Amino acid sequence: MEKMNVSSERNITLIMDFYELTMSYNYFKMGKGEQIVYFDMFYRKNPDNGGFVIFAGLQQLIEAIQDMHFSEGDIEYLRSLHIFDEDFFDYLRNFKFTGTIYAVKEGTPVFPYEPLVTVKAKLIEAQLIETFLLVTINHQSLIATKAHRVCQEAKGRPVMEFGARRAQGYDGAHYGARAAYIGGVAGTATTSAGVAFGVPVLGTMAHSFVQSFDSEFEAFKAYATIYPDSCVLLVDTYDTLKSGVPNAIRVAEEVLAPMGKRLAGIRLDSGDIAYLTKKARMMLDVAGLHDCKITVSNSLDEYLIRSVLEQGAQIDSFGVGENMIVSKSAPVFGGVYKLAAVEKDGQIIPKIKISENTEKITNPGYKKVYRLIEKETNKAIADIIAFHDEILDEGQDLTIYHQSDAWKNKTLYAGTYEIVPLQELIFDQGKCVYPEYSLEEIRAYSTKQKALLWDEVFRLEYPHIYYVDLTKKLLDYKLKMLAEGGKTE
Ligand SMILES: Nc1ncnc2c1ncn2[C@@H]1O[C@H](COP(=O)(O)OP(=O)(O)OP(=O)(O)O)[C@@H](O)[C@H]1O
Ligand SMILES: O=P(O)(O)OC[C@H]1O[C@H](OP(=O)(O)OP(=O)(O)O)[C@H](O)[C@@H]1O
Ligand SMILES: O=C(O)c1cccnc1
Repeated sequence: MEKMNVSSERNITLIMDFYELTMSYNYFKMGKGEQIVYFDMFYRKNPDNGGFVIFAGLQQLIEAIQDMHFSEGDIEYLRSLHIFDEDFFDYLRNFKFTGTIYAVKEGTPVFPYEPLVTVKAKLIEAQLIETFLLVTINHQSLIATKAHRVCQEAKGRPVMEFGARRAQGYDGAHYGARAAYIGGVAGTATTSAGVAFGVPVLGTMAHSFVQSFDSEFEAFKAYATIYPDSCVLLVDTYDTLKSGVPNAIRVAEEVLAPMGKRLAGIRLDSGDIAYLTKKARMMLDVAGLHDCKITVSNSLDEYLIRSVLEQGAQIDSFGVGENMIVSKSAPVFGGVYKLAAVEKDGQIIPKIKISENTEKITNPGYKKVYRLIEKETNKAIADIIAFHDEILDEGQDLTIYHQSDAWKNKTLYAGTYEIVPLQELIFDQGKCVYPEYSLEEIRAYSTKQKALLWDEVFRLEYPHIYYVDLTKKLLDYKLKMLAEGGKTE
């Protein structure tokens, strides 16, 4: 792999579990590499026991696939391992992804077990994209989901993403900021995300700024002089109520007012947020600074935000760093990539993964997933997974089935529901046919899609379990395969 340099383009092709290469070499030698196969990327459990996940990371996945190549340096390294041959290196040297990919649009709320990305490709190609497909989607979907939860509890108040310093590495910070914006934050302190993705960059000041001056007042004055239109002062360096807030008010009166400017805000970063913000609000109001906003930060997450607001804290916006950028309370998003079918003699043969652990049993076959919208309420009733060639007709009654129990089913009556395909065509035989959406478009789409869900799905604790069901044909096929121990011929 080329040496990683965060300030230049890099080749991430070998962000790849080594077994992808050893398996691929085997396919290559056995003449199986060209066989067409179908893989699904899906996940099993919502982080934080939440109601859904916000799908994110597709744009970076597209770019990684388009850029996928093995450099001479990569090949030299692989040669040094003495387990592959020159024919394989020739293959890798000329490697280009030629498969077809369907995926859910970024910003879509998604649910366990539904195929989010479906790959139809030659076996080696499908295998070699596994790791970076998963790391990209797993990371950004996790952070977008966390950000959604944090913003949901902020109840319309802007949330600033402050996490770079405690992110898990540079990419964690950079792409985490992108994902957090998809999830709903107002902006980020991570400047690179402004450059790369157009995420609004925001920020206040650090304690070091205040400490670097002879006095807190001097520091505030200096800041207000340079930024009279957007002056947010950090008031907790010495004593929030005795020094910070009074000095902020003094700057508003003595520095900003003569310039015809107003103090934009103060930030509190320690102590009892409920108590201090109530007191600070009173002090600001008494000084006539009703329009001065109060921002708080300090290891916040969705639960703390909910708590301080329930306590009547007087807060206009939040800064959230460490708990969001690493999704601290649920740091692993377990998206998986499973073989669902292979082609043989022009036939698609479904494959299943059987497990003692019923949660790990896969849905076989080349599939499509649809969202079913109730016309009367314009709310999503359930998602349904079908074989790719099954025709679902809104003009007919449709019975949807639990993923393993046929007796758990529900019938939707003709004309009462709409069927919306969830996945879009992204790559068509190696060619990207999907437009690049701006983050603003993705956020707007996400907001619209979230509005289709019932309020109960949004609860932080014990959310309503949204149904992801199967068609009768798919369930019957799956049960038959299970009864036969997974064999298909
Ligand atoms: N009213 C409150 N209810 C619930 N949690 C709160 C409240 N006020 C603050 N917290 C949270 O309590 C945690 C600890 O804050 P605390 O003020 O005790 O320490 P600190 O501010 O980190 O101390 P330091 O002065 O060293 O920064 C933080 O996560 C903070 O957001
Ligand atoms: O708490 P977070 O949600 O991660 O928000 C970001 C934190 O980063 C800064 O702290 P800093 O690095 O100066 O350290 P400290 O405030 O914890 O001392 C800022 O003052 C916030 O406290
Ligand atoms: O701009 C800020 O206030 C900020 C940025 C990063 C971390 N903490 C605070």
